[in-house]
Amino acid sequence: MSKVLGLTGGIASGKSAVSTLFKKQGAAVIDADLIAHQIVEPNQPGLTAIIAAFGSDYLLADGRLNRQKLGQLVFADPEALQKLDQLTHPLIRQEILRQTVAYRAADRDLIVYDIPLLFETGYDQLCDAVLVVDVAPQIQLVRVEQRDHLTEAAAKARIASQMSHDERLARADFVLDTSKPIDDLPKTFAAFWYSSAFQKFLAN
Ligand SMILES: CC(C)(COP(=O)(O)OP(=O)(O)OC[C@H]1O[C@@H](n2cnc3c(N)ncnc32)[C@H](O)[C@@H]1O)[C@@H](O)C(=O)NCCC(=O)NCCS
Ligand SMILES: Nc1ncnc2c1ncn2[C@@H]1O[C@H](COP(=O)(O)OP(=O)(O)OP(=O)(O)O)[C@@H](O)[C@H]1O
Repeated sequence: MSKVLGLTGGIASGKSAVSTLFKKQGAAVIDADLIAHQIVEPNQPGLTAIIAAFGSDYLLADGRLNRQKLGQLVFADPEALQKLDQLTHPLIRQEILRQTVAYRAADRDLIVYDIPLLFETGYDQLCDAVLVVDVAPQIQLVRVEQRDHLTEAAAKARIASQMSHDERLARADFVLDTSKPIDDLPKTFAAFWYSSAFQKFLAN
């Protein structure tokens, strides 16, 4: 029977890099960020709902969602973020569950839920265990600023819209620290994968 491992962590903690290593080990990865992007492609129901709620100012000239503009709004305004979440999360959930059914039917040994808001949205209840990708908060801030080209204030607002670092860690079954440079990640991941605790999880 398939095992489901939740993979979560704060923004820019390194989940995508870690999920690539899970794929190399043969795991089936369900990527919530990717699904969140797909449901707001032109002609998809998520985009229609967002434009109905927020207005056509949030469309680019080519008909795609203006992600930057919507991000500036919602990460500075908790009520707008809540409204966006109410529109998008049911659509994301439907697709996560569809993929889960397909991977279970294919009898995949390990299904990984790569979901930034895993605890916030209750997906941990569908997981057999949760791995938290952790990064020292001061390094996380720099990564968000650099990767997403955000000011320090905007980066802090995005981090603050998620569960706190300490609360996430307290709810983890496994923790993988990505504070070291990315070149070290394969070694850190191998140490986690071959640890007796994770091997026991896979075997039971
Ligand atoms: C607001 C949007 C348009 C900004 O797009 P942008 O391209 O700048 O960011 P992107 O989608 O690549 O997300 C980057 C990271 O931001 C964080 N993040 C995204 N959405 C949220 C949210 N609703 N709450 C808290 N953090 C979030 C995650 O860590 C994510 O990995 C976009 O994030 C969005 O549509 N969010 C709602 C959907 C959602 O909840 N996605 C998270 C998957 S569960
Ligand atoms: N040791 C490391 N492990 C993972 N990522 C690292 C590491 N060092 C630096 N990075 C960088 O941190 C950034 C964030 O990584 P990644 O995109 O994998 O995070 P994420 O958790 O998937 O982010 P988000 O949830 O915000 O999409 C990338 O630019 C990546 O190159």
